[in-house]
Amino acid sequence: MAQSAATVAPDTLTSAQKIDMVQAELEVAKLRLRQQARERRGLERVAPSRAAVLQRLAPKVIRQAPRPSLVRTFDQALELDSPSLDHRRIAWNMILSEPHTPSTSSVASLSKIMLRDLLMENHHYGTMLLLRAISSSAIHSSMQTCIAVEDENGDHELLTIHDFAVTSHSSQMIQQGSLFVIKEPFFRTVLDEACVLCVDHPSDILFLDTDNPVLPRAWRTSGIERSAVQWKHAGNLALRSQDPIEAERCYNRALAAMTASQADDILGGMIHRNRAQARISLEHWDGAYSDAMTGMRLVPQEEDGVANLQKMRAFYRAGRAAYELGVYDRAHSAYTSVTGIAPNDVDGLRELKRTEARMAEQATGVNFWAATGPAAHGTRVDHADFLRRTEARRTQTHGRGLFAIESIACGDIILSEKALAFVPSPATPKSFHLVIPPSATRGTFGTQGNMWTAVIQKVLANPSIGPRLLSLYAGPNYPPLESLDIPMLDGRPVIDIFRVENIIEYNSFGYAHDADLTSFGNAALATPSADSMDGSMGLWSHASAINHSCLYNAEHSFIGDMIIFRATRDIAKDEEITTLYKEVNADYEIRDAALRTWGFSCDCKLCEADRHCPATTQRKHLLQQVREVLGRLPILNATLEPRAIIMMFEDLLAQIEKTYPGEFYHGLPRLGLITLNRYCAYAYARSDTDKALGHALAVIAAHGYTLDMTEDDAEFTGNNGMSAPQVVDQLINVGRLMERKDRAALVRRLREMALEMYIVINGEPSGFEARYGRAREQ
Ligand SMILES: C[S@@+](CC[C@H](N)C(=O)[O-])C[C@H]1O[C@@H](n2cnc3c(N)ncnc32)[C@H](O)[C@@H]1O
Repeated sequence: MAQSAATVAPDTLTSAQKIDMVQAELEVAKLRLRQQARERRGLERVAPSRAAVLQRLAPKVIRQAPRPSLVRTFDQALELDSPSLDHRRIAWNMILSEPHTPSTSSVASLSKIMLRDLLMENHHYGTMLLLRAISSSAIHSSMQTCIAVEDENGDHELLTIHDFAVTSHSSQMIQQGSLFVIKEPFFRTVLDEACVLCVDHPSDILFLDTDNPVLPRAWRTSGIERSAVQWKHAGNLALRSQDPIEAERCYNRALAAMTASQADDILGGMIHRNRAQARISLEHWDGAYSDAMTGMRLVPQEEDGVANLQKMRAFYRAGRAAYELGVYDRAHSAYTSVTGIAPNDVDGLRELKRTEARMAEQATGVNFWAATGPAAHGTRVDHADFLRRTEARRTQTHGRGLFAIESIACGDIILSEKALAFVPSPATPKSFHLVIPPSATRGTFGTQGNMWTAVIQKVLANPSIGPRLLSLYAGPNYPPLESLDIPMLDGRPVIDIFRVENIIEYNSFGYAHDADLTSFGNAALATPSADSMDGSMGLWSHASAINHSCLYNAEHSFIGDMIIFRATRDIAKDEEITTLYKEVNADYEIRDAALRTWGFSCDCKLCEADRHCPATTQRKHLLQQVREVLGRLPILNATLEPRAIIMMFEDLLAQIEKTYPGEFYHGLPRLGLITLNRYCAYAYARSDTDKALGHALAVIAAHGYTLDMTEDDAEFTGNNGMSAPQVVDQLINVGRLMERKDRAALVRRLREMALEMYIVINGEPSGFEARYGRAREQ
């Protein structure tokens, strides 16, 4: 599935209006683009002059600035460089290619092609281009960079590249004069313009050093050959001046300049240990670990102070890399070696203790009662996965699913997992982003564009996590892969970015949090405003095997970059874990339409009942009436007696109730009865305790729970209950009404039940007292 991405400067429109507007424009643009592509396919390239190429680039040139965030530079580009730049034109330029796979050929096996031989709208398989940048990076879209290039014939063209393909280059942007190979080049249509060269997959572009023998003689610099020691010195200098990308390049060159036996001696050991340090700075944990371990092996055997110091350094680096990869037994072994050499080493002891805490969490779970709750939003918390109670298995009809491998009691943690990749909501969202797969009906907004970059960069830097990513469902167009390992070619991991985009679309969880929201602040559905498009987003690989059911048995919540699943009822060994993908709407058509964007219709008992019950359509109309009445509530409040409004609500409730006949809905939630009963419960609170109680219990019952109360105790029965903040509210409300009847023990029990459900929804108890007050001393 190809996709489009747009960034639009903020204005007075609401996010929803902007999205509708841009989505409509892009739909039209996509059709035009497809038509132009069809017309151009296979035609000869129209050769542009150098001046024409630079001219096409001109409005997009950005000032040289370090760019951890391309979004920011995009905004800056709009504001600083070209205030008159047409946003629509930029959005249209960003419609990406139809999906295609990365090149699986090595540079050595490809024959050279020239720009003048390119055909429009064509992939040039079996060939490669050797190019030189004649400009620096310019903005093309929120996720792409654009440069002018030339080949050795002196022909010119424009080239667009995704960000994630260039961040491993030392400048973090492409600089004028950069040299590179483009494998099996794709010369594609850009709306209303001639074709451009297009690099989608990071492994399809290889940056070359200026002395690379593959370069034409005229472009090659034949400076004085550097020795391994000289490259090592250059690497050390770069490391000291905090340029780890350049340092890694120099250490790579140092190792390449050595013979095999030299690489296995003291100098080789030093270079590996230093490169481990550079790779730690780059968060290339895989490479850092293997370098540190190699560097450790090559420390001379003497038991002197220098050798011990070198060993300790290597073990520290191995420990750090293994810890960051979540491979705590390796980290433990490395830090144990540190403290074996220096038993009183403070740092070593601290890291060992920290690693042991993570290993304990893997075995027993994180103590989320002690966690920081909403304060952790947007942060990466220092905790380990707890996955041992569940495993992925094949289901009969829903692909893979996640199953309990032991019984799990209601309220317990089923699993908690750190994100494979995570993009926190921006502190000050300045622009908004939109990703629309052209053939899909659903656009994804907010952080999705950044998420794509984050996932690909993480896997490029750490191919060992590839299998966790590639095992995930990638939609109907991407059948499961035979091998989940990420292949390496020409020293680069080969990743199909279109598959990854689909993996993100089908598996990531997004959520929005209001900084002021403390109660239910970790809950998955605690979206404070539907207009909020800049939520956090993450990908959790183990949890991705969980299928949806409207009659779910697991609630999920988020603390920092961790997702937590708790059981909403007792779960038997071998039972499938299910959760809500989207808030359950009482209107079946709305609910079904939301789930269809994931490509399925739910077959839970509730959806089956809604599908087969003849009164579902009538209920739909009544629910529409409820929405209208509630929309007019301020006017009604001003013009009608409260009693008349409540009577109107009760009348509607009686009509909705009839649309839930027992033969279809026995023991099931009756979601259409929640909203108005809730209003009535609070409306009667002062005037009529019994009526208030009746409506409060009706809210609970509408969620599928039966609340059995005795003089001093209460419990839920029914196995199809849907935990929800409204149920927690009403448990507290029933408790308050019962206080009037002097049922202290029952009140305590109801509060206990409310807290238990609150924790299931919120992950941990923070915010409960803020919302419901402290328990009264009895
Ligand atoms: C996050 S994945 C869940 C794991 C997935 N079943 C797998 O094979 O890896 C989401 C996809 O699972 C499938 N799925 C989830 N819940 C489902 C359900 N209740 N019925 C049918 N398919 C479902 C849909 O294809 C959906 O797009």
